Amino acid sequence: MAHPMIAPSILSADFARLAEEAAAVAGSDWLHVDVMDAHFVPNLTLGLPVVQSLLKATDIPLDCHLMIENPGRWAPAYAEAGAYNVTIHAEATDDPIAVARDIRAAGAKAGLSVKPGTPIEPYLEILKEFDTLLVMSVEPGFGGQSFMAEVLGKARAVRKLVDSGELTLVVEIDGGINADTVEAAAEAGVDCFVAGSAVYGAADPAEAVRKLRAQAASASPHLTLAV
Ligand SMILES: O=C(CO)[C@@H](O)[C@H](O)COP(=O)(O)O
Ligand SMILES: [Fe+2]
Repeated sequence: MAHPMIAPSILSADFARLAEEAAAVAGSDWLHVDVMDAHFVPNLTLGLPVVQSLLKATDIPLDCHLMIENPGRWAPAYAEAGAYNVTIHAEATDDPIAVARDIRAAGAKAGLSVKPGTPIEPYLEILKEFDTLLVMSVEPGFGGQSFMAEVLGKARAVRKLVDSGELTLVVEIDGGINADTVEAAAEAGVDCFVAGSAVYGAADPAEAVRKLRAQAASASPHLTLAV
């Protein structure tokens, strides 16, 4: 049985100390990197040069969440740089399959993300082109927002397809994950939990990761703690 994956989001870290902030969550499964362009979302964060530096500073696989317009222009470069998983937004492109194929050809896992108001049904057919589905449980753009439980139906629907063998996919959730919400997400069949403020706002970020993982395992029908 797989274990719950925890992906701390460096959006809530100190951007002047990113190497230390990555070290502070040693033992995490992925390090989640929110790339925002001030067009697809009303916020601006970091881009490829920072990701290239971060790749030299940590061994934790990077999970790059591209909240940008025209992801086909940029996503392959994140894969070529060495990101482990590169996720694009369904709402940002007319040709998600082409972008997914380019990401995979450049050596990374490909992820598809959907905003809270975006239904999953129109995308079920193309999920075989992806390795990760990132269900947004807040409106993308900012950390520290409240979890939207109504998106969990999307995780449940895709979990069923994974459990029946129709899809091979990591189901990931992003936004408002903390000690009060992680169990509901786990119960819905999520595999990977992004957490920004709940990890970097904690006195001991590595301990916060361990606690979230244990809580997720306790509530998940399909995940357990590694022995
Ligand atoms: O992509 C985003 C926000 O757009 C997230 O990755 C946030 O960084 C999560 O932060 P918390 O909600 O966990 O504080
Ligand atoms: Fe994110």
